[in-house]
Amino acid sequence: MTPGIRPLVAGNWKMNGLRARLGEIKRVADASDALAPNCDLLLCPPATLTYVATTLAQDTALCIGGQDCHPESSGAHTGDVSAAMLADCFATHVIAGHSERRADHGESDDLVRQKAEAAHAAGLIAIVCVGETRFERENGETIAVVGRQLEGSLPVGATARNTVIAYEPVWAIGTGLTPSLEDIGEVHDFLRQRTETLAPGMRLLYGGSVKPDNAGAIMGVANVDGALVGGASLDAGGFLAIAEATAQPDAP
Ligand SMILES: O=C(CO)COP(=O)(O)O
Repeated sequence: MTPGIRPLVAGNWKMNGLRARLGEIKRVADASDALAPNCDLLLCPPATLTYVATTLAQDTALCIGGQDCHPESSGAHTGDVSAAMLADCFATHVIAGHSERRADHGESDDLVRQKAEAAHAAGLIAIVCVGETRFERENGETIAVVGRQLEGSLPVGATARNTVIAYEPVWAIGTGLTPSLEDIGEVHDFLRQRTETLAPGMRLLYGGSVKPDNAGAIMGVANVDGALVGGASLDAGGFLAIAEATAQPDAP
C-alpha cells in the first residue's frame, strides 16, 4: 500500500457472466457501503450486463466498468463498444490494453493509448494494463517490457484521478501462479518512479491469480494500491474477501 492513496479493488469478469450471475453483483453492491470508507470497489462485467449492473449498483458505493472500448465514440465498427456508450450506461471506468486483448486482438501500445484517451474524453477512468510474458520474465526483460508498454500506452493528460495502472504478469493470469512479493515490489517501485513526476499518486494495481488467501500479503507490498481480480471476482464472497484484505482503515 502507499500512504495517502485510496485502494481500489476491481473485478474483471472477462467473457463470463449470464444474467443468472447478476445476484453476485447485487451482493457486492449491498456490501459496498460498509467498505466504502476504506476502499473503492469496481466490477467490470461483460458489455451485455453493463446497464443492468449499474442499475443494481445505483445508490451504492460499487462502481461498474467496461472491459474494453473502441478509440472512436461511434461509427461503422461492427461489434465494438465505445467509451461514450459505456458512460451512457452509467459505467465509470474501462479497462484498456488487457493482455488478453493485446494477444487475441493484436492491440498495440498506441491503440491502447488511444482507447484510454477515448475513455477520458467520455469522462471514464481508464485502467491501463501492462505486464510481461513468461518468456520475457525468464529472459530478464520484465522492467524493460513494462517500461515500454507504459510509455506507449499511457494516455496524454493522465492524472491520478483519470488513470489507473494495472500490472498483470501474463503468466500469472488464471494460472494460480504469482510473482514473489519482492518481484511484485520491484515492478511497482519502477511504475511509481515512472508515473510520479507525470501523475503523482496514481493508483497501481496488481493483477494475476489474486485470491482471498494471498490478497493480504500482496496488498502489503509497497506501492501496490489495490487489485485487478479475474476468476475470484465472479463470486461475491471471494471478491469481498479480497476487498476486506485490501481495505485500509485510514484510506483518504
Ligand atoms: O486478468 C486478470 C484480471 O484482469 C487476472 O485474472 P485471474 O485473477 O483470474 O488470474
